[in-house]
Amino acid sequence: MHHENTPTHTGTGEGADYIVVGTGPGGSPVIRRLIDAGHRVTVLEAGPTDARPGIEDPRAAFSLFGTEIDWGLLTEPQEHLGGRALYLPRGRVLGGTSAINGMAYVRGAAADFDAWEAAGAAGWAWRDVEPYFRRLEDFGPGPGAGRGTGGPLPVRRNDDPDPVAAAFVAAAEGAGYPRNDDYNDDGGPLGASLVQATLVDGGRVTAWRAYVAPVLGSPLLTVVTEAHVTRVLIEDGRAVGVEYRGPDGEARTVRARREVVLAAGVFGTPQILLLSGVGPAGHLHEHGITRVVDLPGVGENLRDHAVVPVVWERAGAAPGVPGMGVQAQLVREGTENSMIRPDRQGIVIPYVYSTVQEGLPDSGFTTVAVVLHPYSTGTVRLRSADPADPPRIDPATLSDPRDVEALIEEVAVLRELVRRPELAAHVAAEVHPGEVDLRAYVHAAADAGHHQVGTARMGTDALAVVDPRLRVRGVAGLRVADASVMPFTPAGNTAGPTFMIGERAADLLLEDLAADPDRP
Ligand SMILES: Cc1cc2nc3c(=O)[nH]c(=O)nc-3n(C[C@H](O)[C@H](O)[C@H](O)COP(=O)(O)OP(=O)(O)OC[C@H]3O[C@@H](n4cnc5c(N)ncnc54)[C@H](O)[C@@H]3O)c2cc1C
Repeated sequence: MHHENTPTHTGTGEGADYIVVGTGPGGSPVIRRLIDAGHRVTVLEAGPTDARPGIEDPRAAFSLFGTEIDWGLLTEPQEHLGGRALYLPRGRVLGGTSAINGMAYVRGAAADFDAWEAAGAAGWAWRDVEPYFRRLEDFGPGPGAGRGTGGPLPVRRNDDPDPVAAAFVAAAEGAGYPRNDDYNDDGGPLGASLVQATLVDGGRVTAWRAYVAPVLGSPLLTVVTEAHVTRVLIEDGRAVGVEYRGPDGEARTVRARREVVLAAGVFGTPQILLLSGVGPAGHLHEHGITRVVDLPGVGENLRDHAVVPVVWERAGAAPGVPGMGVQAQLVREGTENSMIRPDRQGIVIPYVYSTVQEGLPDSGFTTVAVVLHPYSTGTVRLRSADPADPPRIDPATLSDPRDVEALIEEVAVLRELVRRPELAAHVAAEVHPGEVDLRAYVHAAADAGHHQVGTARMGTDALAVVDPRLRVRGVAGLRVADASVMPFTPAGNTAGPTFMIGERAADLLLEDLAADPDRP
């Protein structure tokens, strides 16, 4: 695929109809659909352009962690993880976290979105969101049962899986789980599958490249990179623009005639809202920020998948450099204790990924136990009123004991599968947890699931931050379109549902404009 490099500043920025902050899976669809509908859009992205080769090469993804295109966030020390602080990579570049993530494409389960609706997100049930998944996809193998083709986002099967991934699917089948050839189709995700990805010809396709790169030459589009948004400008209860700092540290402002859309992600969006005086009154007061709206839910409800790696030494060398990180999955129902079902996922990574660093083999693979709907919820708060200070992130991982029990159970399921005959030829030894106490291991080895959501949750109750049309409650002309609006984690990786949110956000903006075209 050919990509133009994006200059730091394109377009004039004059007379924007809309401002979009952030260019990940949430922001990029909004930008594209607004441009296609003929509106002037100014895009502000804190990171630089995406003109760097490592982004396209899926094997280079880990080498991008800790570079200038990674926010490199850390959690607060976690009480239930022996005081460990978890590393939170996040893309800080055109494309957002889709430029550094695992590229797995997963829609989630119908039950997830029905649960969102039941929690107050009217209009977000499966029947409502399914057309948006079809609209955003370009599924390589063709239409299939309910799959989309011709959409902006290429989704491909993995035609060259690591032998361990293929053997894992066979082992799951051998153990009596259904083989699921397309976990994204009408049949839902249950069963064992090879994972689909947003890759074309072995190259990563980010949200930006899928959606915005094709319209970069549009006179309607202004893109400002290295623009760290510090607050939303709110006048008489209406968002009229944003303030940002460029690379020189100077504060600048840009205004929009119609709306400001925050798509700065699950940590950036609540931070910007709080810095703008939109959040819990007490917390704003604590940091000397003038309150605009007392919105107690901002930064609450931080949710993530709970994960624990189970590490194996390979028999024989790994077959070359692995391409995709996540290659196979087994999705299971869970128990009566599960908040939403399906609730369990085992994933296969064809190399060693381990939080416990002792005794790691040269050649190995990892099965990761995932609880898809953990009960533990945390918070994102300001560390200080300085926008350059990273937020204080406390996921409260494993603070609910039900999550610990679920992980123990899922680790046991994975151990049994990997010990089956279908995988025997690939396994030399179990490295972690090995002989240690499983409960202690879960606390020692649990990591961030990297699927954080929920810090600007949609709904209608007192703690909802946006209404079901994604409008920030109490501020006109301000919406959120990213993973922060999800009430719960979905039953799968979060980029897919975030693309869906971006697509739907664009429709909501355009519908509301059509209903009120003369608004100044
Ligand atoms: C290591 C890792 C692996 C992952 N693997 C997968 C996977 O395989 N499949 C999957 O589906 N999901 C995966 N995810 C999750 C997925 O990438 C995210 O859920 C998704 O990117 C969220 O999209 P978003 O638009 O909400 O936020 P982001 O993609 O994070 O985008 C937010 C954007 O806003 C910008 N921004 C933030 N603050 C500001 C500010 N103040 N001013 C201006 N700009 C700002 C950021 O720089 C960024 O460009 C992974 C995540 C990580 C961290």
